[in-house]
Formats: sequence, structure tokens, C-alpha cells
Amino acid sequence: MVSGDHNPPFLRTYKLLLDDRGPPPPQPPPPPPLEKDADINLPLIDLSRLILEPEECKAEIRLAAAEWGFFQVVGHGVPRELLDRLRKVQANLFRQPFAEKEKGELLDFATGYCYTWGTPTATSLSQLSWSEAYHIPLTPSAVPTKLRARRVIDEYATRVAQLSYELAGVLAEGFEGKEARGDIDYIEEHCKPSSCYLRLNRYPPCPIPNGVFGLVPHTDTDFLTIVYQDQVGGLQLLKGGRWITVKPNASALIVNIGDLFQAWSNDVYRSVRHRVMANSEIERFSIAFQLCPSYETIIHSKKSPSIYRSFTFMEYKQQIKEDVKLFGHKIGLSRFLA
Ligand SMILES: O=C(O)CCC(=O)C(=O)O
Ligand SMILES: [Fe+2]
Repeated sequence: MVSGDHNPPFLRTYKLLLDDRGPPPPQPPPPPPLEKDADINLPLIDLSRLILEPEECKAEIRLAAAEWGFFQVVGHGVPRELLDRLRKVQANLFRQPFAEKEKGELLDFATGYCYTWGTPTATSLSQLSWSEAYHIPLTPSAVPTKLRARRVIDEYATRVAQLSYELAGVLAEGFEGKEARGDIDYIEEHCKPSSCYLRLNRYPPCPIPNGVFGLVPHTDTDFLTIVYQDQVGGLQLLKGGRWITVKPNASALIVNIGDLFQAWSNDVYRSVRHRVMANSEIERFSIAFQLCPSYETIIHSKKSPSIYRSFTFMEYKQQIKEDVKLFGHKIGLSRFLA
């Protein structure tokens, strides 16, 4: 039986930021009206077609990654029943008392895990993320676990990592050409599960009206992210100057391109800014798998002229850390222009 308050103390901790809101920031002029609804529907790709009509399906994946940087997939092979079990495990982990979550001993992952909430560096409301998360490095453990939660997370991680390799392969072949199949192994070689992450997110209801972020606008620091969201909604991506909501679809997984794929593909694929809006009444859950390389991996495009200089993943992460400290936010790829 779980007792004690499970919500992080947002109102108390961020009281100054919340009191100091001032007038709302000036709004940009409204964008022109959309021509038709279809314009705002994210591509939905049925991956079972990779077997029936592989070339058409691969072309759709590449087009979506180039034009949107975001797409949803069905027919992805992750059983619905596993997603349901995972969601229960996730809800239960977040329902533990806040003090227990902070102690960080709820899961027995090989290299530990990290529980975070809010934005300790925030100096204004626009830098605050109204959410909590378990960041789990997917290092395989030598010791079998007795924890059901970890077994379910491991099972999901194995499946979703496999899916990410498959998608990364299709995308790599798209800009490197078929003859460069070796580069498909580039991903499998450098992005072993031990350097990938799973992030369990919870967005508690936020009593502050208007526009508090569940997760502040950002691009992802990885090759690829695969997100499983619940039915609440709130994830939005930036396209053509508009924030577009990713409509919940219970059978779909959301795939988005990260900064490293953008650099490696020399801007063929786009790492698009996205954010989560907080909901005033309902809590929201999502799970993000991040396909990341080992720290020493060198990211460089073979295309000439190369838009970005070569950099290691370690350098990239280090730069982000410095920028967050200095400016309160990540600057990202523009720091690495050639
Ligand atoms: O919660 C979501 O839908 C998105 C999460 C996300 O953008 C992230 O974890 O990087
Ligand atoms: Fe993200």
C-alpha cells in the first residue's frame, strides 16, 4: 500500500517564479489560417508495410523525417499487452511517496537511475518544466532482478531498441545510399543498449492557468527518440512557425529525429523543437526511448560541404551543460557549425 504525498513540491519550491509572473509576454501576430485539416496531421506510417511494400514504406519514413522530423508508427511489433503492463508499472513508480522517489532506490538497474523533477536551474517561469522523470540508463545487468517493474522495463527496452535500430537503418540508407549499408552498423556499433536511455515522464496536473510547460521547448540530444504517450495529449512540435499537437493514438508510437541524426545526415533529416503543455486537471504519462551513442563516438557527415564540424557526443553533451548553466537553455547544433 502506498502512502504519503507522491507529488513533488512544485508550488512551494517555485513560489517565487510563480508569484513573479508579471503580465503575459507579447504574443506574435496570429499565423495565417490553415488551408485544410490534413496540413496538421502528422504522418502515420504502418511499419508492417516494410515487409509487403518495403521501398514505398521506407520512402515514407524518410520523407516524414526530412519534412517533419516527427512521425507516428503503427504495426511496430511492440505488443499492446506489453505497453499496458509498462504503463501500470510506470504509474505505480510515480505513485510512490515523493521522499521514496527522491531516495532513488526504487529500481535496481545496473548503473542506477536518476529521478528528477522541475527545473532546478530555472530563473523564470518559461524555463520551468512541470514534470518529474526517471532517467534509466539501459546497461544490461549481470544479476537477474527480482523486481517485476524492472523486468517489464527491460522487456520494453529490448523491443523498442530493436525498433529504433530498424528505423535508423532505413533512415541512414536514405542519405548514405544502399551501398553504404556498413553505416547501418555504425548505429548498432556505436549505440549499444548500454548507451541508450529510457525516460519515464509524469506531468502532474498544474493549477497555474495558461501556458505553463510540462516540458520546455527543446530538441532531443540523441539520434532518435521513440515516445509512447497516453491519451491525455499535450505534446506539440514546431512546424512552419506553428505549434502542432501530436494527437494521442493508443496504437501508435511517436518517432522523432534528434540532433545527432540531423548532423550526421547533414540536415537531410530535421531535429525539430517540441514541448509539452501542462494540463490543469489530468496527469499525463509518457515514455521516451533515446537512441544515443557512447560518449567517444564521433559525429560527422560524409557529405561535402559538411554543415557541422566533427564532434564527439561527449563534447556535445558538455557544451549543452555549459550553455544551460550560462544561458538557462541548450543552444544545440548551431554551436557546431563548420
Ligand atoms: O512527453 C512527451 O510526449 C515528450 C517527451 C520528450 O519530448 C522527451 O522526453 O524528450
Ligand atoms: Fe523531447
